[in-house]
Amino acid sequence: MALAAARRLLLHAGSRLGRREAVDGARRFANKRVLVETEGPAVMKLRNPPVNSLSLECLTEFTISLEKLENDKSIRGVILTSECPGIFSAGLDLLEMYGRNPAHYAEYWKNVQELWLRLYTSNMILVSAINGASPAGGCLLALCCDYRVMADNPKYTIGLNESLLGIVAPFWFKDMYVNTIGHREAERALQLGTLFSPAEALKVGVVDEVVPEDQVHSKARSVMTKWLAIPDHSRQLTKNMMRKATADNLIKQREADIQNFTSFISKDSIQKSLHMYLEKLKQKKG
Ligand SMILES: CC/C=C\CC/C=C/CC(=O)SCCNC(=O)CCNC(=O)[C@H](O)C(C)(C)COP(=O)(O)OP(=O)(O)OC[C@H]1O[C@@H](n2cnc3c(N)ncnc32)[C@H](O)[C@@H]1OP(=O)(O)O
Repeated sequence: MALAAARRLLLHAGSRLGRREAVDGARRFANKRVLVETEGPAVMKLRNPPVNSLSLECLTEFTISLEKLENDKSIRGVILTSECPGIFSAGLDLLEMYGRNPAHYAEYWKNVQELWLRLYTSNMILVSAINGASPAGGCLLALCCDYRVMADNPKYTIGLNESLLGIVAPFWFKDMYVNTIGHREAERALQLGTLFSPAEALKVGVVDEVVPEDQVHSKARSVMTKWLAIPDHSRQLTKNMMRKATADNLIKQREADIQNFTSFISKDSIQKSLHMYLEKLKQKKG
């Protein structure tokens, strides 16, 4: 209840802020964790340092920004990227899934579903400019896009690595992976929790293009120009034809999926795995 109220407040604050910046002449709007520029091709930048983890607040602001762009009929495409150096997104926020209560897990998961459904079924052209590490939920964001451009830096990896954390990618993450890289590659990568280097990601088809780091944004813009040349109605109907069954698969069982997540993540053994993973992240810093 309190979270729903917070979302309403954010939505209100977001639209006020959006109006004010537009009046200033800058074609951009922002909330704390997402910046959107609408000059030229729209660009949505995640800015939730240090690692753009998708906290509940970040998910909410992301969803609201997307909603605003969808409602603006002059916006036909959006480039999704990050403002955090070296990180596209570290994925779902582990602290939203660790040491909380079942009601929190349920609320969090509902918002994860919401963002995914909006992104995956967006009528807009979505191009990701992957300018950093992109594990798990970070990879999920990129997979929702129509085209993925990744920076050629071997330090950056991408993939659904959930099994390394002792958790399981839900069926709709899996469905999207299979749609993108095929059943066999997805089966192997999901079990191993593979994090692909840019070159490997290109080979398997997780990304569509790998370019020198300083060209990621210009390449994403030129890809966008090409896609914008296609009539919206035919592209949108085609996208819908390709993606509807996958989205419907979640829509028809959203509540059951929330229940499943909540009971899975609440298990002592899963909480223990997450604890160990968080400790490992801390120790890495040494
Ligand atoms: C039935 C279904 C059940 C379950 C499905 C649940 C699905 C989950 C999908 C997910 O997305 S789970 C999240 C998976 N994410 C990861 O495994 C990424 C973990 N992070 C990293 O590998 C690294 O942090 C990085 C490569 C992204 C960046 O490395 P680096 O630049 O060296 O930063 P640090 O590792 O030092 O991290 C800085 C800081 O941030 C914290 N952090 C990192 N990732 C997350 C995260 N996903 N959520 C929350 N916090 C995160 C890290 O612990 C550090 O915190 P300090 O307090 O120590 O500064």
